[in-house]
Amino acid sequence: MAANFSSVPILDFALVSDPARKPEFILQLRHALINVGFLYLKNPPVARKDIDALIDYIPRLFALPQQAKDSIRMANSPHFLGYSKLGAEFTKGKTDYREQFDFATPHETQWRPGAPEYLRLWGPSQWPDEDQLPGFKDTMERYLAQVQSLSYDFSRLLAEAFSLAPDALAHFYDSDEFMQHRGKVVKYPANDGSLSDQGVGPHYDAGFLTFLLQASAHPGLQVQNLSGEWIDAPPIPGTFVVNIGKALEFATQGLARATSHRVLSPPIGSTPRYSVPFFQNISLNARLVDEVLEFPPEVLKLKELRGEAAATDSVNFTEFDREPSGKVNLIGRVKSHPDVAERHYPDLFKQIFPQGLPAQVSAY
Ligand SMILES: O=C(O)CCC(=O)C(=O)O
Ligand SMILES: [Fe+2]
Repeated sequence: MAANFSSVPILDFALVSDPARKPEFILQLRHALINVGFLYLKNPPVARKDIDALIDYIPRLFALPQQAKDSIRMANSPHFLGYSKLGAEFTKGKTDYREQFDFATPHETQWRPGAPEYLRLWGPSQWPDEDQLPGFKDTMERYLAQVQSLSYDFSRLLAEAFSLAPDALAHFYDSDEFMQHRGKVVKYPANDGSLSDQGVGPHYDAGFLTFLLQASAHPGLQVQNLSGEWIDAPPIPGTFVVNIGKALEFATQGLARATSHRVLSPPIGSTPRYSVPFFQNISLNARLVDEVLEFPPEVLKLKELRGEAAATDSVNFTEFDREPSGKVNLIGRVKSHPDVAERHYPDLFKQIFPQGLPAQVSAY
């Protein structure tokens, strides 16, 4: 039986707190993790009023004067946190047509001279001036804290879905003060006809789990199924889209699928599409080859039944078979944001881009 998919399943988080129905949720989760790699999560435990407040801030965030946005540009930050103007980012060697702010949960950099360079990947966010957008930082931090907590709950459910002990994945995370998770606020302007329709090109996410808030009513997100077809994942009000990153795929020996996805720009004449992805990280020092999980044979069998993906357009984050998670992430960030890397990681930049700063990169 080839387990292909033609739509993304919808799971209801309310089942988790109902002992009679939780097993149903766990079975649906098992199917979604192994066969799809994407799911919608209904009734997520994040306060509706915080989600609504965040959605309300987004157009105002992007409407800040260009100078205010540039003053917190990502190039200021060795942590790749801050503002990226339209066209500053690349996926699969092509320019992504999106504008974004990378923020993250609070973190003090752990890097000290002599320690691995990838520890510099995490550190404080750059926030817009409180006077210019009162209350935004507070709202975003409250939002991030709740999604962070959901991400830990979810990784326990995920362990159960694979018939492991609920805390089987706990050792991939450090204690809160040593962890950092990233949340971006993204704007995809309408395609004006002169540009490609690549909002973001085909890619895998890097970490364990991604929780995506589609913050406007636009379609555009697409997910690649096992035979390589692109399946629409349009916004469903009141849900998050949850998907699996390359680190979790690697850590579960491919049981949980990291699924290739992309975003098409809104069509000419449309309004901008907005989204807020939250990327759950694992410890920067975790080397996945050293952390082999043991799965029951009946669970491994489900991977066999699924079969392999025949085709995918994504190629990033292949280094988990040898490098610590931090190094894999750093390589990904250098490829996506070469201008930031040239400034803060000159040696690694030169290794990856021996010809210098690319007009159009072709690193993937
Ligand atoms: O904006 C979206 O809907 C998805 C964005 C995404 O896949 C990413 O930034 O990794
Ligand atoms: Fe993504």
